[in-house]
Amino acid sequence: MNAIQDTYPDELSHCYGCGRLNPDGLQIKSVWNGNEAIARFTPRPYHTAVPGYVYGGLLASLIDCHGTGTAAAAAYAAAGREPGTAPYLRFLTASLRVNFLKPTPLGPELIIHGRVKELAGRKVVVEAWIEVDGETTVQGEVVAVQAPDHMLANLLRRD
Ligand SMILES: CCCCCCCCCCCCCC(=O)SCCNC(=O)CCNC(=O)[C@H](O)C(C)(C)COP(=O)(O)OP(=O)(O)OC[C@H]1O[C@@H](n2cnc3c(N)ncnc32)[C@H](O)[C@@H]1OP(=O)(O)O
Repeated sequence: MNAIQDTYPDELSHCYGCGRLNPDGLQIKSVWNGNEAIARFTPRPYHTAVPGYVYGGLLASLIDCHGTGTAAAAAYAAAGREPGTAPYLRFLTASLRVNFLKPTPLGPELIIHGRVKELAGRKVVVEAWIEVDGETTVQGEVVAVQAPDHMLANLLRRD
């Protein structure tokens, strides 16, 4: 199954967290299964907080971008539309809350989950959590708001 980020137009694919065209970014891939979106990410050794544990800012970034990706996938599904079709449903983070429940070990693959709590109008509230070795170490919530038309029009303008 395609990741939602692989369906974004090139102009909207430079995000540090999820842009497939950002070679220095995290390039996360969120795959929607009809119920939730899942992303997998293995932190690199330089994503260290203290030796052996993952830096919290990275974990927040994973929740952030997986949250907006989940929102986009869910919005296309709710509209009965094919992901990536125009007019584009792209979401910005309006609010990000992250709770670090326990230290996240550096080494194993992280599984990032995203589920829709609320979807109404231009706003999607996504609950997201990070699982490692079967344990949830981080839990968060993203309020994602659909990018306003004027913002998208500017970004998609080709001279
Ligand atoms: C940086 C530009 C990129 C753009 C391209 C997109 C590609 C994405 C790239 C990947 C990105 C990856 C991730 C990144 O890094 S995204 C980068 C970080 N985020 C930003 O820079 C966003 C900056 N903020 C804004 O542009 C505006 O405030 C937005 C667009 C978010 C809303 O302003 P707008 O004027 O459009 O909104 P509205 O007033 O009509 O409200 C609409 C609804 O939203 C609700 N609401 C609003 N704010 C909040 C809040 N803080 N908490 C809770 N709820 C909030 C509001 O109550 C209402 O709900 P309801 O009353 O209907 O229920």
